[in-house]
Amino acid sequence: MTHAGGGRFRAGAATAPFWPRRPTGSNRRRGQIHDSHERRQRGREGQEDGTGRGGRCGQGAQKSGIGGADQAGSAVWALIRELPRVARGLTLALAVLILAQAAGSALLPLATGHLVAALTSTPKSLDSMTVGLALLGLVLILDVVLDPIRTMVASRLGTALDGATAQRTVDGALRPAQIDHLDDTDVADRIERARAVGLGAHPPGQAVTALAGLVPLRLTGLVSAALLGWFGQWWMPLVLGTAWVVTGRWQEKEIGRSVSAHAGHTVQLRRAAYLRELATTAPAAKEVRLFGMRSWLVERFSTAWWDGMVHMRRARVSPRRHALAIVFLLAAHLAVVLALAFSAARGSLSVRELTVALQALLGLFALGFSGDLQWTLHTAGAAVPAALAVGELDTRTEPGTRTATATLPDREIRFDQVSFSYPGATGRVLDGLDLTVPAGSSLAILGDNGAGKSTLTKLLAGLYLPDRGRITVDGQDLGDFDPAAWRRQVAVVFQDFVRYPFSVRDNVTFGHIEAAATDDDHLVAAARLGGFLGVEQELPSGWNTLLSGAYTDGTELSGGQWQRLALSRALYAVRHGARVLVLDEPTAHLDIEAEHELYARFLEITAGLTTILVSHRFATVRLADRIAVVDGGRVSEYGTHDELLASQGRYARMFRVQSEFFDARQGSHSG
Ligand SMILES: Nc1ncnc2c1ncn2[C@@H]1O[C@H](COP(=O)(O)OP(=O)(O)OP(=O)(O)O)[C@@H](O)[C@H]1O
Repeated sequence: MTHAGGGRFRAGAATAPFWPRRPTGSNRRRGQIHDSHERRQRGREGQEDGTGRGGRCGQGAQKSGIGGADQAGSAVWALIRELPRVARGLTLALAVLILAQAAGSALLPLATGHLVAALTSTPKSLDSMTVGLALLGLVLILDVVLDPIRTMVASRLGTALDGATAQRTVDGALRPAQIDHLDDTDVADRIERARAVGLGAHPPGQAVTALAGLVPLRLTGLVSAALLGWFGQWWMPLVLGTAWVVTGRWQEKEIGRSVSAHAGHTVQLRRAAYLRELATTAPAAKEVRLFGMRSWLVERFSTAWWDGMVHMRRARVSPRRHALAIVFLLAAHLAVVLALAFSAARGSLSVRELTVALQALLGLFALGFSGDLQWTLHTAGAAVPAALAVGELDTRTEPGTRTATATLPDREIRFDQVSFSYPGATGRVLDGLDLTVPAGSSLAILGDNGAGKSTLTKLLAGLYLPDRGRITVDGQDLGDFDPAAWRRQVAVVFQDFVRYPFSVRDNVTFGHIEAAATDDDHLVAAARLGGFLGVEQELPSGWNTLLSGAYTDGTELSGGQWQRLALSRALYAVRHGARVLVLDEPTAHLDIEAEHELYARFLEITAGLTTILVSHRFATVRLADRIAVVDGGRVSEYGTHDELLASQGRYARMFRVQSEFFDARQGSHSG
């Protein structure tokens, strides 16, 4: 297993060809997106911290999205390449429909020219008029019939793209075995863009609808250019085409800059989205009102929103350029119209030729800027490369492949000179920490707020990799194990455990998601040991009660009930073979009675397990066989409760302070 300095990386997935390939053999953090910015940042930070572990992206989003029209253009190509992968049949159907519609549009000037020529000829040719009318009818039918079909196909293809992009994002965000990528601003921004649900974001499916409208326009423009050259003069499409393309390109650049500016300021938009969430959802509703945060929230929201948006407005084309574009277009059209009129007056252009040429001249408009269609294409299309990049999140090192035997750990878990700091943070949380947990025993970890106790549990669960040192299980490096296999051995109740808005049953059985849905024996046993059994009987639908007040028939639990449920979840994992139990502040929400019940069951709960207990409560800490005090990133004291008291160190002092506090309280109550 290679640690911080290691250089074994998995080959990237085959997709996302537009994305720069990652450099091989260099150091990188797990699960990061690699672009030039990241490489710059990595190099800089690798030098700065001297760990050789670069790759932290910090404020990457401020720079990563900048690239102007070219980046917006590459997003469109990414979108076009992605479509056949998502739905080959629909893409083909859309391409055929677009071509058919473009052919119909090309026929229009010819049909009109033919009809006008027939009407103005003497003697009038009935056959010619019939052909002209038939052609016109065909054009109209093609348009009337094909347009709704194209819209429908484009919309279905767009939905398929939305689904595929969302799936890729979910899958990509979950792929790294560790979670440090989620602490990375650059990755978080791309995930936000890929999700296309944040403020100012558009789902990528809208880009397909826009593309399906834009491509026939462009094809019509090209055919019109050919007709103008053929029926008018060769230089005319060149002059008009150049005018339209150049002025359209200016507008396109504006869009590109706006989209990039938007991408580069998703930090602000993410903040705005969070503030909106805070204001509009239940979890913060109490505090927001209690602390009178309404005006503060509204003001902060609009500041964050405009901070994010102002850069888009700044990216707009200057009015002078707009005026220049208008003059340029007018001059080109004037030149062509005068030349056509002159030719017609001289008799070198027939009525039919003049009609077709004038129609083609109008058709060339389709090569110019197409407003909303282009805007939607680029803004909605921006989610596609972001999703592809998220789907490419890879791992810093080869994940281990060693399978964990059912009895692991047999001897011990060891932290050997472990150092760790969070991505983007400057200080080390753990700094050369040594710790041994004998298998089958319980260890309590004590320490000040922020000492690194929870961090230690996250490292043990393999959610982060140490920067230096190693964690071993029975002598084997934790990193050598297949992360999924190791995690099946570990059951954790995190301090900030998740309150899933699903059924009670789900909330417990998530502890071992592979278990059969009918696994009620383990469900009941885990809930009994976790102190939850009986609560479900009070709920409207028992085990199947939905735990969220935001849904019909849903209900909410109390803080303590949620904690018992979280403990039951971990114990369900234990029932299914987990051998390491990590309890981070397991009694924080419990009432006195429930806490004492838990203490009474502690031996039963931890029987045969290697248990790590994080707590500030000495009553809880004392339950453990051994105690470790974490201070300054290391274990400063280690031993049994009696040993640590006898050593008269920090533990003894903390114990005395807490006992005196309780004695004083008891005294004041009895007095
Ligand atoms: N995801 C994170 N990103 C950056 N820093 C973090 C992150 N999580 C924790 N920290 C920092 O790491 C340090 C240790 O945090 P940790 O949660 O491990 O402390 P703790 O000992 O469990 O504290 P407490 O007793 O308050 O629960 C703290 O300074 C905290 O700010």
